[in-house]
Amino acid sequence: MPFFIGQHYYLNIYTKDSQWDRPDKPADPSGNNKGDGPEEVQCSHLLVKHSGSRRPSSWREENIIRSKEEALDLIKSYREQIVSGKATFAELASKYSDCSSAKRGGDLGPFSRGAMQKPFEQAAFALKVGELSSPVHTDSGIHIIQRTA
Ligand SMILES: O=C(CCc1ccccc1)N[C@H](Cc1nc2ccccc2[nH]1)C(=O)O
Repeated sequence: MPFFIGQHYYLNIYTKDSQWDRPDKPADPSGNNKGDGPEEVQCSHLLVKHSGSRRPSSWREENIIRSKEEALDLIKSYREQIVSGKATFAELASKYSDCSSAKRGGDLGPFSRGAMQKPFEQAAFALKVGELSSPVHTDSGIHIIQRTA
């Protein structure tokens, strides 16, 4: 998420965690999250942008004009290659992802809730370690996500 000057962020005064998105439940003074899933996940993703993307440009293509439908067809073909073992996630993300994380095989590093766009977060936190998501739509484009930790 790019840093916007003047945008408010939310600080949990108990855990000292901060996040851009408004928390969807009150902070618990005991500081624990009552077992509703992992606090943090690590994921890799492959992003295919399209003409409706928030920033239709990337390291691999200065001006991205493909349609959302074309992007979805591409994402599905990459997912199929990974599932069938024809290619690894990192190989395809390195070659085709429209996110700068392509340089690291798609790895985004560990992140907690509130760090990524909501549809991405929801999909990532629902994955078991090693699992590959279905196509996920965000303002950035269409992603497939693999949870690695
Ligand atoms: O925001 C970034 C950088 C993401 C990143 C995080 C951590 C390590 C490396 C990269 N790149 C955007 C594309 C993009 N949109 C996303 C939305 C959710 C997760 C990853 C995303 N990547 C863009 O380039 O438009």
